[in-house]
Amino acid sequence: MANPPLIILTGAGISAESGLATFRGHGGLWAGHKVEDVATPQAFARDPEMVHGFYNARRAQLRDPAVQPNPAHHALARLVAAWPAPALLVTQNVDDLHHRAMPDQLDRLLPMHGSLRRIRCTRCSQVADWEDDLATDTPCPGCGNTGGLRPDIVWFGEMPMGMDRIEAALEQCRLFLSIGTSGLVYPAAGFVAALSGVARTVELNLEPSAGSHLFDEAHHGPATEVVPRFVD
Ligand SMILES: CC(C)NC(=O)[C@H](Cc1c[nH]c2ccccc12)NC(=O)[C@H](CCCC/N=C(/NCCC(=O)O)S[C@H]1O[C@H](COP(=O)(O)OP(=O)(O)OC[C@H]2O[C@@H](n3cnc4c(N)ncnc43)[C@H](O)[C@@H]2O)[C@@H](O)[C@H]1O)NC(=O)OCc1ccccc1
Repeated sequence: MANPPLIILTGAGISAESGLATFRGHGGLWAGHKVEDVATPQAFARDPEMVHGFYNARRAQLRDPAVQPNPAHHALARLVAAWPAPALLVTQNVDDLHHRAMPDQLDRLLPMHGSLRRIRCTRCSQVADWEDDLATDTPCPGCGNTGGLRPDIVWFGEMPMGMDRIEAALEQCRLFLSIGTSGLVYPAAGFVAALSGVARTVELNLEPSAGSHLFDEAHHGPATEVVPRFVD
């Protein structure tokens, strides 16, 4: 089958060369924080200002003109745009670099862990685009209440977004590319095992990931080199 149904999974590694820290690498996001201290509903209940601080800092990075989609993001945008069969780019990243690289293909992009540029009100469930810092006294643009706004991001212990669509795509997937992810966080880390023997599975990563042995093929190196080389 020339162009089989395609799923691309990306992680923090694809945005590393755009200047955004990964989670586990040297100086990674978790370096300064214990994950359960910042990316869990319990942490938010315990110390919302600390959690807002963590996400405000990352949201501010996206406003830095130096932070732009890189050749790996653009190569995937070309691939998805030209793919004649079903194609879905599932990203674990909450940055908006894929969005910026493929503004005309957003129907083929699924940010399964949410977005830094969206907020959600836990009082009225309104979801809104958001650029600036967030604080506990920020009123909800919908219901006006304060103290209820949180980043529209999936924290540990919470159900990822779009799982129905992802499971449907996994059913028919015959080519799976995994890019810039350590393969340590589930359910994303379980996709390759679910496709083993059904789809051709390819890892493009700086180094072997935790699930590297499960892939049919692997090309290791910086995403801005290995992704365009694989795509073009
Ligand atoms: C730590 C782990 C063991 N824990 C989990 O997986 C948990 C619990 C769990 C569930 N199932 C399990 C099964 C077994 C064990 C545990 C679990 N999972 C959950 O809680 C999930 C929710 C998890 C989501 C949490 N939120 C994130 N992000 C948003 C927040 C935020 O961003 O602050 S996760 C966050 O961490 C993960 C980080 O991983 P990576 O992106 O891969 O980044 P990392 O730094 O680790 O690695 C970077 C890689 O890039 C490479 N690299 C670096 N530079 C480059 C470069 N230049 N070029 C190429 N590659 C490069 C490096 O070599 C490296 O390999 C990403 O997913 C990221 O989104 N929810 C859930 O399970 O709900 C119920 C459910 C039930 C049924 C069906 C569905 C759900």
